[in-house]
Amino acid sequence: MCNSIAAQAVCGKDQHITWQEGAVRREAKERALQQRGCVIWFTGLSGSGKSTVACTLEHALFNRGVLTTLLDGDNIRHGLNCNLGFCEEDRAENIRRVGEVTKLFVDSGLIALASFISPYSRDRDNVRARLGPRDFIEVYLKIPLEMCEARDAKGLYKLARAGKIKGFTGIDDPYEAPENPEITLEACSADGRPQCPESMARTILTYLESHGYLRAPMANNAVSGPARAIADWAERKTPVLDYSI
Ligand SMILES: Nc1ncnc2c1ncn2[C@@H]1O[C@H](COP(=O)(O)OS(=O)(=O)O)[C@@H](OP(=O)(O)O)[C@H]1O
Ligand SMILES: Nc1ncnc2c1ncn2[C@@H]1O[C@H](COP(=O)(O)OP(=O)(O)O)[C@@H](O)[C@H]1O
Repeated sequence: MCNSIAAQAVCGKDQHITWQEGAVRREAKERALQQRGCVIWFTGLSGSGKSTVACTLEHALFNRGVLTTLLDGDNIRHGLNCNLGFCEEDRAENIRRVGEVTKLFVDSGLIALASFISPYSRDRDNVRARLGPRDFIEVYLKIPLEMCEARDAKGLYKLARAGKIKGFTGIDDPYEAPENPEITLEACSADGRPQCPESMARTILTYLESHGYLRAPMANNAVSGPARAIADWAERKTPVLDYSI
C-alpha cells in the first residue's frame, strides 16, 4: 500500500501568489555561457547504464568548457525526494519534482543531465511538456532486461527475484519504453559491435553539436566570460583552489 503524498500537492492556482520576473534573462545567461540550456533525460531499466553514460557525458562536456549539472535517481532520493517510495504515485511525484528542478537549471542556461528510471511515459511526457520540446532531450537506454539483470551492479535484481524487494522495475513493476525518444542507445551498434559508455556519450555529444546546443569548438582565446573560466578550469589553467585550512 502506497502512502503517497503526491495527491496532496497544490500548485499555485487558487493561492495568492504572483510570478516574479528575474532581472537577468535566460538568453543573457546563455550568451555569457556560450551554450544553450536543455535537459538530457536518461531513461531505462536499473542497470541499463544511465548513470555511467550521464557521468561520462558530463565529463566530456566539462572538458569542453560546458557548464552542466547532474541529477541521479539514487542521489536525489537521499535528499530532496527522501520521502518518496516506488509506488506509481511516488514515482510520478519524483519525476515531477526533478522536472521542476531541471527547469530551474535550464532557465539558468545550464545543461542538466537527469538519470532516472522514469518508467511511466506520462511522467516523462509531463516533463517534456513543462520544459518545451527544444529543452527536453530524451535518451532511451534500450538495454534488454536480461543484460541489466546479468550486470546487477547493486545486487537489486537478485533481491527482487528473491521477493525481498517488491515492485522492482522490470520484474514486478512496469517499464514503458519511450515511443519517440530523441536518442536511442543500444548495447550493440548496427554492425554488432558492443557500445561502450564513451561511444554512447559521443553519440549524445554529436546530437548536441548538430542541434545547436553547444558553441562550435573554437580557439580558447575566442571564448570569453564564464565560458572562458570553465574552459580554463577544464584545461587547468586556473590555479586549483586549496580548500584546506
Ligand atoms: N523498486 C525499485 N524499482 C526500481 N529501482 C529501485 C527500486 N528500489 C530501489 N531502487 C533503486 O532506486 C533507483 C531508481 O530511482 P529513480 O528515482 O530513478 O526511480 S523512478 O524514476 O522514480 O522510477 C535505482 O537506481 P538505478 O539502478 O540507477 O536505476 C535503484 O538503485
Ligand atoms: N555501455 C556499457 N557497456 C557495458 N557495461 C556498461 C555500460 N554502461 C554501463 N555499464 C555497466 O553497467 C552497470 C550498471 O550501470 P549504471 O550506470 O549504474 O546503470 P543505471 O544507472 O541505469 O542503473 C555498471 O556496472 C556499469 O559499469
